[in-house]
Order: sequence, then C-alpha cells, then structure tokens
Amino acid sequence: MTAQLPALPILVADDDAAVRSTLRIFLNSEGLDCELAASPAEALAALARREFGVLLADMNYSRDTTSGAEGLSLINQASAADPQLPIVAMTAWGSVALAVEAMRGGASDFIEKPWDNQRLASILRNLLALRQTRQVNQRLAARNQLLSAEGQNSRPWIAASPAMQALMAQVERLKDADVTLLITGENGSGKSQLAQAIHRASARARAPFISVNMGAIPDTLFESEMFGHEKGAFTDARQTRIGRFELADGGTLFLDEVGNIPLNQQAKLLQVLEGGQFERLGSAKARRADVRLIAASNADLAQMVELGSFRRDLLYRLNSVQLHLPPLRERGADIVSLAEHYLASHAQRYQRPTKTLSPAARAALLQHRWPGNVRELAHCMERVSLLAQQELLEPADLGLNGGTTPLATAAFDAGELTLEEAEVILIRTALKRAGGNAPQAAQALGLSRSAFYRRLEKYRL
Ligand SMILES: Nc1ncnc2c1ncn2[C@@H]1O[C@H](COP(=O)(O)OP(=O)(O)OP(=O)(O)O)[C@@H](O)[C@H]1O
Repeated sequence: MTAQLPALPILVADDDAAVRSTLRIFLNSEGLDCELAASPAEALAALARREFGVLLADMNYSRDTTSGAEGLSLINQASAADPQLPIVAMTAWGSVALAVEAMRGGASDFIEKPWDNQRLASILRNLLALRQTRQVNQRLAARNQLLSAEGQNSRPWIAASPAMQALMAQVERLKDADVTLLITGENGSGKSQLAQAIHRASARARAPFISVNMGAIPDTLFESEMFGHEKGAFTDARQTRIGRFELADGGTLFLDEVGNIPLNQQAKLLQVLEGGQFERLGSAKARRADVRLIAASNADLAQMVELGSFRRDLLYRLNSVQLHLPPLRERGADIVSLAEHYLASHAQRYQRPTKTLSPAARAALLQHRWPGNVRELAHCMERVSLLAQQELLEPADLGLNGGTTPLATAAFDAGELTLEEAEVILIRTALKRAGGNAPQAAQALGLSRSAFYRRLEKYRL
C-alpha cells in the first residue's frame, strides 16, 4: 500500500473575530479544514507547530490598521520559514499596491475584501493542489539526494569466481520472491552493493533503494530517522521530515550493519516490522509503507543472540533467507577482474594510459589476504594508478604488506590461475620455505638452478 499525503488544513490569520468565524463556516462548507489565528504572532506559532496547506493572511492588524506592515512582515517570516507554503494575502478593497508588495514578499495570490466566495474557494483549491505537488517533489528530491549520494547507478557488479556465480544463481532465484534477506560477509566484501544489485534486478527496480547505516543513528534520532517527524514534534523539528520507511515505499529498504542496533531500538524496529505500520513522531496517524527489507551484517548475529546483544525474534524476522558473501581471498577470479576494472576506471578518471598487471603482480594479488576485501583492493588500485611510474605493474608497485594466504589455496582449487600465475606463487612459496635460499628452493621445485634463475628474472622476483 502506498503512503498517502495528508490533506493539510488552511491557516486563516485575521484579527477580526467576525471575519474568522465567517471564513471558518464558509471553508468548512466547501469541505476544507482550517485553523484560526487572531494575530501574526499566533499565526507564526501555529506554523511552527504543524504543517498547513495554505496561509490566508489579512494585511492589517490591530496595532496598525491601514499600512499593511504587519501583514507584510507575517508573509515574509512565514515564507522564510517554509518557502514551499502558498500564501494568499487579504487586502482592503482597491489596495492593489499593497497586494503587489505582498506578492513580492512571498504571497502566491491575493484577494480583496469583501471577497467573492467562488473566487476564494477556487484560489485555495488551486494552491492546496500546488502544495501537494510541492510535497511530492520534495519527497522525490529527498530520495534523489540519497540516491545520488550513494551513486548507486554507475557501479558495475563483478562476480566472475565460481563462489560468486553460485551466489548469483541463488540471487536470481530469489530476486522477485520479495522475502526479507540477510546478507552476511566481512567488511568491504560487497554487501551493500549486492543489496543494490538485487534491488535493480527485482520488480521494484523503478522504485527507490534506501539505505540506512543502523550503527550510525544516534539513539535520540532513531525514530525520527526511520519513521519521520512532523514539523514541531520536538524543539529542532523545524520542517516535516520523511522517514526512511516512507522514502522506500514501493522499493527496498536496506538496513546496513544491523548488528549495531542498540537493544531498545531493536524492539522498536521489530514492533514496526511485525505490525506493518508506523507513525511519524508528533503524529498519531498510522502509516504503512510497502518495502522489501534487506539487512546486512558482518557480525555473527546468532552468536550475538546467544550473548544477549541481539534479539532472537528480530533475527528470525530478518533472516528468512540468508546470503553469504565469501571473503575476497576466496574469490581468485574476482580479484584479478576487479583489479583490472579499477585500473581501467582510474586511468579513465585521471586521463592516463591504463596500467597492466604482470603475471607476478597478479600472483601477488592472489596471495594477499585482503582483510578489507574489495574496498581494500579498490584503494590499492587507486594508489597504484596514481603512484606507479611504469605501465606494467610489478609486485613491488602494489605496496602489499604482509597478510598473504598460504598458496592462494582457493584460487588453486577453483583452477582460476594461469600457468604463469601458478608458477609465481609456487616459486615465492618455495623461496619463503627455503628462507630465501634459491638453490634450495629450486631443488624443492625439481628445477635446475638455471631454470629457476631464468624464472626469477622473468617474473622479476
Ligand atoms: N562484486 C563487486 N563488484 C564491483 N565492486 C564491488 C564488488 N563488491 C564490492 N565492490 C565495491 O567495494 C566497495 C565496498 O563494497 P560494499 O560497501 O558493498 O561492502 P560492504 O560489505 O557493504 O562493506 P561494510 O561491511 O564495510 O559496510 C564498494 O566501493 C563497492 O562498490
């Protein structure tokens, strides 16, 4: 079900009680809701408290009954506080100059007293419709800002290794099932990007993908961030804010780092997931949003449940289907494809020739443990693209310290190495085992010394 925009009331500001009550009766008879203010101060207080569809403001008040100064000041302040609020100025008969001034100050239209009921109703209806359109656009703009901040449309998804192929086959089967997914994997292994790829492949692709880093929301802002707030709901709530659930309506809501949610927030989240509805802070109105939920975690949530730091019922609610992203060190073919992809894209970005990996450099990449996974590889390739002097990259150019996997086992198992890459790995390992003694390493590999040295030279080891 799609969240509805509320029909907003009209705020009538006039110091004449008779005018206020006449307007209330007339507006109500037209099916329009309104609130009344007897002074500019009352009107500004009402505007700070809640959202209105239109402000219908008289120009003259008791302090000064003819100049329109108080009305102009009200219009200026109201439109500064909420530039999207349509304002109608009510002027005395024949004061066109003042009406012009009011429009310059932010009013959208004006009406002369005594007013014509039909004209007033038609102006207000048009402006209410304008207000609704502005709200929809504001919502779109908020979504677009989030989407472009995440730059989600331009990133390719590389999944060449057998482990990733198997995962992608699972994703393919699930993409339209609309079930809640829990993606697990180490930091930087691609959980967020996989969630985006699943969204783009699903029937919800045209609706938004909204991501929330659950560990980054301060306790006090959790509800406002997730479910939104009405203007005036708390001291700093100057504008209505649309929560992430509502922004994701029709699309996918991605709860990143779900293991970092404090226990009290877990309870609130579970309540909404179970009940299927939520309220904006400062409003009693129950809202629903049609979202597909994807959660991600690098922590072992089952273990957290045992330790009492994650709710069991929330875990059951989130992990209808669990997808595990293997660490990069177990995805040999992806390491090389990703490295080449980053080298090409950096070359394009910095307008330089594309650097290539020597067999020894490829082997070094395959042997590295990549504790930071794809993110670490991306940074490494950016550094190399900028700093390496020559176009053919050798292991020394990569600046990889320590952290190698023994014999890049996974890549061997998967048969993803070229003969040259396999040779480099074997030679390096033999050298390491022989404590750097080349003749001993050659012997361990069953090679003559000269054949061994030829290879050392060839691979610049
Ligand atoms: N298979 C892939 N193909 C292309 N780029 C990838 C792939 N996996 C990850 N990346 C890139 O690596 C970086 C880290 O990925 P992402 O943010 O998705 O990881 P994560 O597991 O969500 O990390 P964290 O646990 O720290 O939130 C991103 O720049 C992403 O674009």
